[in-house]
Amino acid sequence: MNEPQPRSGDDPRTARPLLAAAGIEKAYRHGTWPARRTTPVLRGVDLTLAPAEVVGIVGENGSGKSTLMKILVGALAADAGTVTHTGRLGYCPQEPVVYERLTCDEHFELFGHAYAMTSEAERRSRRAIYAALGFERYAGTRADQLSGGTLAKLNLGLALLADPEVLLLDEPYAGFDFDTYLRFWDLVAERRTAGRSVLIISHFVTDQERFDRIVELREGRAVHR
Ligand SMILES: Nc1ncnc2c1ncn2[C@@H]1O[C@H](COP(=O)(O)OP(=O)(O)OP(=O)(O)O)[C@@H](O)[C@H]1O
Repeated sequence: MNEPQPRSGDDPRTARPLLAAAGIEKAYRHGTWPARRTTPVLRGVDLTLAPAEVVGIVGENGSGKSTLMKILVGALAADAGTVTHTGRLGYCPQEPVVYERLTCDEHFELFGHAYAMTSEAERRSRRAIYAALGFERYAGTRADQLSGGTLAKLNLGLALLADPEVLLLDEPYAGFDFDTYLRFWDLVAERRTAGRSVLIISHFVTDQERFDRIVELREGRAVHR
């Protein structure tokens, strides 16, 4: 028998987490022996993300926010701890990872293949993303000819393409104009309504009211506000 799936509107405090990290530790090692140094960054981070939750990660520069997000998506190995998730993850890294010579359309096609989407589903999702973020006119433009803001839209669009259960965004709107910034938050609200979860690294104090919950990284640990 299938297990019941969490529904939108379920209380996030009791719903089964879509993503759970426990006891995450990470230190970066510099130099070679005997001058080898170790910088501990994460010292036992616990974090869960429930269905329909929008959670912000804050913390001062260098507190380990990007390191934690890379570990959550599996792009970086932790020294200790576990990460479990159900469903798909969509990740938008701080620096867009794109292919200079491919157009926006070609990126969506490529990522659609990687996500094993049908071409029809990929095209439908691509159209919705162009419309939501307003960059359809750049569909045929190569990545190396895009402005920083449009590149950031493509970066976010690729993370959204397969409609992931959990979206992890590392400072996604740094290059957005104000209109796009507002569209971005509409998009986040739509995902919450659909029972999807979003984890966002943010530096803006003014955004804090938009989150359901805020987790601060302080001295290598997650402080739940
Ligand atoms: N690949 C690496 N090798 C060595 N040290 C690293 C590496 N990546 C990050 N660090 C160090 O780990 C610490 C945490 O970096 P991280 O980028 O995770 O912080 P952050 O909170 O995301 O910072 P910011 O707010 O500036 O984006 C910093 O001291 C950084 O210099």
